[in-house]
Amino acid sequence: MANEVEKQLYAKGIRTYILDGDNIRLGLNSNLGFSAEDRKENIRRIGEVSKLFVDAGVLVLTAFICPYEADRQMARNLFTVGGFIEIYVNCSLEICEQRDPKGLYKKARNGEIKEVTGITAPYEVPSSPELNIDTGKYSLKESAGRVIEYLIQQQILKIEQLKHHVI
Ligand SMILES: Nc1ncnc2c1ncn2[C@@H]1O[C@H](COP(=O)(O)OS(=O)(=O)O)[C@@H](OP(=O)(O)O)[C@H]1O
Ligand SMILES: Nc1ncnc2c1ncn2[C@@H]1O[C@H](COP(=O)(O)OP(=O)(O)O)[C@@H](O)[C@H]1O
Repeated sequence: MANEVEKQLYAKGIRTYILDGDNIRLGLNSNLGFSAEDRKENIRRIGEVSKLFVDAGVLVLTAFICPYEADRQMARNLFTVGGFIEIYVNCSLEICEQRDPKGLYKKARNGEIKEVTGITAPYEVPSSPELNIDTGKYSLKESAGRVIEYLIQQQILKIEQLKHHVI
């Protein structure tokens, strides 16, 4: 979904950078696992790195599970009001298990891996996210479109920025 949002923003001439497991957990956070303590440190470092990107004027898309409310709050506190947008990428466990793009749920059910979010590790539902997108209901394009709409509505994407592009 972050990739789709990036694609739609790129088409509008907006520069973004995605932080996700591929570039963070394989590099900067390669020493961290999935205990509550390690997930907290994962999010703390991601928040600090995001802040550096934001200082440089880049819109950052962070695609992490971030299952604990306290960790989301910690990240939020690093930014100005309105500078942090929490998007609850909502989906039933049933649909997540049907998708299972990496076979993670299957492995969790077989007991091959431990501490898997939704199965053997908790997921605290966001209490007041800026956006709650039910991906079981909307297509990928529609879900990403809702993020773009929110950015326009909040004037984070300004009309002047978009005047040469189709909204
Ligand atoms: N035990 C366990 N629990 C949850 N996730 C696991 C686990 N082991 C590996 N993975 C893969 O790691 C990615 C999630 O990492 P995150 O950094 O987003 O997690 S967290 O925010 O620290 O909770 C996520 O990868 P992406 O799908 O690329 O995001 C998972 O597939
Ligand atoms: N509205 C939607 N938003 C996001 N993913 C969706 C949506 N509808 C279907 N999917 C599918 O769900 C899967 C999610 O996989 P992926 O993005 O790799 O998961 P993760 O969020 O764990 O990184 C993909 O196969 C994607 O095409």
